[in-house]
Amino acid sequence: MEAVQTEKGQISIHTENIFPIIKKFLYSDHEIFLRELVSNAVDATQKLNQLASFGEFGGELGELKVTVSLDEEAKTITISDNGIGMTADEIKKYINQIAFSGATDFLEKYKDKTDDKGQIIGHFGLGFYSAFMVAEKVDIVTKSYRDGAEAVRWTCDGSTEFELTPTERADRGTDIILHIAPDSEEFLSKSRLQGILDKYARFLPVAVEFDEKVVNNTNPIWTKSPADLTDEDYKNFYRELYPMGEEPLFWIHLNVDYPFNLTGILYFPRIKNELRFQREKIQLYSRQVFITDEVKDVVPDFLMMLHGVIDSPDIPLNVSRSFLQADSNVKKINGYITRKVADKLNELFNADRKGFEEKFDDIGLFIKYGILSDDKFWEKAKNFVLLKNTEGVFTTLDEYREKVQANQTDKSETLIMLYTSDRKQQDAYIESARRRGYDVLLMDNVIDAHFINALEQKLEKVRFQRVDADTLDKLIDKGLNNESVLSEADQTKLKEVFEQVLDNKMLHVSVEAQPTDELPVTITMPEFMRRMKDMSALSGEQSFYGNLPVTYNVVVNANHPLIGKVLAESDADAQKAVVKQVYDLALLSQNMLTGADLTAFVKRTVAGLV
Ligand SMILES: Nc1ncnc2c1ncn2[C@@H]1O[C@H](COP(=O)(O)OP(=O)(O)OP(=O)(O)O)[C@@H](O)[C@H]1O
Repeated sequence: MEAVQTEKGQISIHTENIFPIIKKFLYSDHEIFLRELVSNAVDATQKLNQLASFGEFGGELGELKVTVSLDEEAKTITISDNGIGMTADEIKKYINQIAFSGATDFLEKYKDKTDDKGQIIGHFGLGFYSAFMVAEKVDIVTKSYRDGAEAVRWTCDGSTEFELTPTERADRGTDIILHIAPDSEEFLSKSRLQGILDKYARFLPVAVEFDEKVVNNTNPIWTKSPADLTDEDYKNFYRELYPMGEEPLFWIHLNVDYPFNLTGILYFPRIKNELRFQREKIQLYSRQVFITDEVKDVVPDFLMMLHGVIDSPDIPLNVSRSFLQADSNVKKINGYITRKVADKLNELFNADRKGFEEKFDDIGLFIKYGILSDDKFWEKAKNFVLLKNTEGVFTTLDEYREKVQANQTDKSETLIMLYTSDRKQQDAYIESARRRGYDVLLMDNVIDAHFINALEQKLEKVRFQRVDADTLDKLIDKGLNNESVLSEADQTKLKEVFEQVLDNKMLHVSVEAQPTDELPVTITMPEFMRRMKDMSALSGEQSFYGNLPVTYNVVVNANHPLIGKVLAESDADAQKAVVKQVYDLALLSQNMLTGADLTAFVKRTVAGLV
């Protein structure tokens, strides 16, 4: 092998001052220099391992590892490995030419896209030259694994000139010595470096030592075969990922190698009803190197609430987000994850229905969100998504149809599914529905308003009605009219009396013949109008429906004995008092009687009893 001659040279690039630009560009994310250099060191040791397994390296492998060391006085950070090392020629090729062209490519591509900055950073493996984000000078001291190789030192001060000289190094491997620039001295801190390593190096496949401790778990369970793992292993790993997290409900081990490579574990956390701020996020790795926990485009939106890790070398990390969305691998990964999650849920449902029901309060939110956002997911989920009624009984969509079909089909052959969004407030209505043998579904999750809309579109001849949207005869209109004990004229008179006493334009009074066990007066808000108002409240935007005044229907039960009394009462004051009382009772039964009206009602009632 030729002896190394001291050599000075010019790094061939077109941009004169590449480093100030790199610095400016990556300002917010300087810390990734360590990820890049440690990854390179890991690669170098793994390459040696591979050569040994091919029989191309006959020497002693020893304990392969990467060491990060800090010298606060000398103001250096050194990343050392005992991997393949480089010869002088390799340095010229890989560092002077290839690595540099990577850096220039980066600049060429992103020079003018300052607005996209935050998204490029962290997705772009800047490689070796990211060292110059924090260093004013970088030395490489390296010795190739090849027999008789000579050690070389490469030095570059951040200009486009480098120096290559022969040097001494006892064993094969590489030291990257960073002479930290004055504006980057924050990195000359043990805790800072520890923090960066904890974030990026946590699961690197080769031991990384810092401060005399190994910082990583080189064999995270996602790289193992599910057959070799117990439930306890999965739970332990969850705790390792999220030390503060509650125990997960269950998990999915992802493992695919065609048409793309992906491994990982997704955990279903307990979330109940609240869409609470999620501190724990899915982490994205590429060959065990942490990349980001902003997985927005890689994981389907509705699964963002899951926890865990995804590792794929096939996710392009060196492009901006808009490109990521269009990437066909990313799309396939999205589809794959959705399918796996649906299959897993289906499997759980079939294997242990009871267990599935017990978990449904937690996982229902994912499932419903998935149904709303992904038709392919719906195709599978329609078999296992559950409806829960006010008695706590769970049924699938098909089971429910079967169950209520006979009693809750209206005259237009539409199946009416009754529901409550607040079982306490709507208790009187729920009770009425039950008395007629109707079933009432509990739809009290934040997502249910949207879920109901989606089901109405997906299921044929099904409509949802909230129990307080109308009187039961109208909610499920079977075309059977109750006989009214009152004549037309009496009904008109009654309507006038109520309108006069209530004296409120926002109330629409009507008189209907209902069974005598219904309340004398019922207050309802039409389903359509309420939904529109709810939706516009949820979206927080001004809208036509949101701005409409609230109007209610006041339905007077013509057949109720008390109403007969109202009609027969000849004393105007006494009549007014009863009207007021039955109306307040209706308000009361719906939690709508509050404040001064409630106080007056209580006073009046007490006075009437003494
Ligand atoms: N510690 C090291 N030991 C041996 N070779 C190294 C080491 N660090 C870098 N190299 C060589 O230098 C080359 C360029 O490194 P650089 O990090 O710039 O790019 P890369 O690793 O190929 O790609 P990436 O942009 O993903 O990091 C590497 O491919 C490798 O051949």
